[in-house]
Amino acid sequence: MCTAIRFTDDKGQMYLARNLDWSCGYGERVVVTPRGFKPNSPFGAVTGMREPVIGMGVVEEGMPLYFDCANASGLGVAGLNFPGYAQYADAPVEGKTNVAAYEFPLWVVANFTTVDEVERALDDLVIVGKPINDKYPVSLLHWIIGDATRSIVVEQTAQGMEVYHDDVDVLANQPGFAWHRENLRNYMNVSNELPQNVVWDKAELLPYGSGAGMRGIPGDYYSTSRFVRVAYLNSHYPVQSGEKANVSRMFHELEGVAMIDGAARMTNGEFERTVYTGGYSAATRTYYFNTYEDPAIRSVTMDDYDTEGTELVQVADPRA
Ligand SMILES: C[C@H](CCC(=O)NCCS(=O)(=O)O)[C@H]1CC[C@H]2[C@@H]3[C@H](O)C[C@@H]4C[C@H](O)CC[C@]4(C)[C@H]3C[C@H](O)[C@]12C
Repeated sequence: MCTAIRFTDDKGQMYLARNLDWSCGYGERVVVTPRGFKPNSPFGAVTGMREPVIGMGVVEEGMPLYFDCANASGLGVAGLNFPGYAQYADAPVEGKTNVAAYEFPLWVVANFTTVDEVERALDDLVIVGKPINDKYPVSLLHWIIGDATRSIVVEQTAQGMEVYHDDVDVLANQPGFAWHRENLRNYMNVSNELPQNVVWDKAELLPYGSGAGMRGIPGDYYSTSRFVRVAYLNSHYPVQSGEKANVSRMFHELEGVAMIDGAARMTNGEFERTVYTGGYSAATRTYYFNTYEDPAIRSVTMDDYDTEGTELVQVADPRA
């Protein structure tokens, strides 16, 4: 499973981060795409880079295939599994902007600088289920897209293109965002306050300590439970000041929904775990990440690389 969050600091700078949960990695690295890079977009939707980009992904056929990424203006996107719901077009549609599913994150951050701009462009967009090659089949995903102002969720299903205003700034896996958002109404009773003592007939009941108000927040790894838990954590975390406190927030919130080995088996028989946690700070144009094997946080700042160049930079193998 995967979980994603977006929040802002006290100055309105955005942080967008995610857990990538799976049984294995794909050899992903931090990849910087400079402004001079010329993407090889199958239907011509990404002709050039308006902005340099940084994120986690793999490079295949000369193209950066981002799992999550953001651009220098602070627009970010993350893709999360959505099988059973995502439905892409079999072929490009005449008169529309056609984007292959694998290049969707790049299309977002290469062409736009705000969520408003992306939302307008989505009116005309078709996501096409074209694989990049035989090695990598098409992934069925939905996406969270965020900037300093807000976030949206993009789901292309049997109903067509669906775009949701994400007022809790989080995303998990299936079912769709609308279901998850509605389900939050089942948790209106939870609170971060210490409950008052209550009286049941002759018995007075006292809380053991803090956390008593949170009783009912689901603790398991199921997608529906992670959504509720991360929506609670993200909406109750106090606004932070400074890079250190916000990066700490990013990792602590995602740790609250991270998957540990041995707890949940996938359909392939293997256990699912948080392969990496990664996120972008628009304040410092830095991508932070850690991995299951090495929880120490590493960082890569976009501006340390040639962001005006023409070549992709594959910065580091997280598992090296
Ligand atoms: C497996 C990842 C999603 C993790 C997740 O959401 N798991 C949920 C588990 S469950 O179903 O809900 O049980 C997704 C997110 C981004 C995906 C990758 C990116 O889309 C980039 C390319 C796209 C290619 O088509 C396939 C390989 C790939 C390299 C993808 C492999 C894989 O599908 C990734 C890594």
